[in-house]
Amino acid sequence: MAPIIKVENISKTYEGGFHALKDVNLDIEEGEILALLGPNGAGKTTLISIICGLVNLSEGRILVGGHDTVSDYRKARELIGLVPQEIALEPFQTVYNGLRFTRGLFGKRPDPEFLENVLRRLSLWDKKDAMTRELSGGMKRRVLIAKALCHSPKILFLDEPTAGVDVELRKDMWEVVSQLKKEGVTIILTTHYIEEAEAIADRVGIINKGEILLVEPTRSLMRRMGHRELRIELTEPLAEIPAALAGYDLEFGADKQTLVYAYEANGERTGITSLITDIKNAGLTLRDIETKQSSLEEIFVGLVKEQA
Ligand SMILES: Nc1ncnc2c1ncn2[C@@H]1O[C@H](COP(=O)(O)OP(=O)(O)OP(=O)(O)O)[C@@H](O)[C@H]1O
Repeated sequence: MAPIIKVENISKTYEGGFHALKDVNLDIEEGEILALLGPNGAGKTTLISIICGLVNLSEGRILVGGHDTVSDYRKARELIGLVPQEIALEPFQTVYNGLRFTRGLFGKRPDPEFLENVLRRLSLWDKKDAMTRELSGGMKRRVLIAKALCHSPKILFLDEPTAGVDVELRKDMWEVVSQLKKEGVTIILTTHYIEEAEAIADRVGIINKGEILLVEPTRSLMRRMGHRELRIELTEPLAEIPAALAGYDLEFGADKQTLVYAYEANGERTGITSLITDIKNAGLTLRDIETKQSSLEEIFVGLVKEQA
């Protein structure tokens, strides 16, 4: 199946000569959740804004649902809902009217039942007559999502949807996102919260200094680049690591009773079996064993450092 979004050789130079994006290529499949990760200033918002037609591209071409975002702007834009990073709402407009108005702007027929549905799923129904200026920051974010959904887009962009929101709202947002995915909506989100990408994204794209470093299924990225640690707790503390175990590069954990062994999860031989045998042969007794997988955060920091 053709990707729902095709980004081909996009470059962006802002006035003043800053190269915010450099030859970016990206295919986004229909129905997936793609998380774009990158440090501040990496170019995530620029990329999203170009796909949504809010910022002009300098070079390249983007197709959304087969429509060129420049020559066929309207058709491309119709398919997209955007939740911007900055809260931009009419302060004296009621929540409900804001949605109605936005839906109208997209040339959609009024549909009170549909709007009620959107408001209910974001727990905003009881706030429908409130003016947006009366709402808390978290509520305003919910309104932004509702507005982005009110013309039934097939693609939803969320630019840092959970920046600065509390844990409960973040969970609610994840819930809404996974529900939308079930309905077949393609979701692209940018985030600084790596655990967010790890928890909900099918694929992760890492972007740094205007370049896409990689785009990979979240799971395989974790598997391919993840390091693991084996933490071995002994029954007695040691004075030092026994010479017989010198070949394993062991380190002490929080105390001298815990040995930490780092290994590559995808390596052919992890060395765990022989380590355990050698520990036993050294006369030591195990109390407990625990493994720890490195997080996407550690992978990300490693990659970005490599590029620096
Ligand atoms: N209108 C503009 N004119 C000039 N430079 C700009 C403009 N907009 C963004 N930039 C620069 O382009 C770079 C990429 O910005 P962008 O907002 O796309 O990054 P980002 O990855 O979304 O960052 P953040 O995580 O901080 O939101 C930054 O260095 C920024 O200063």
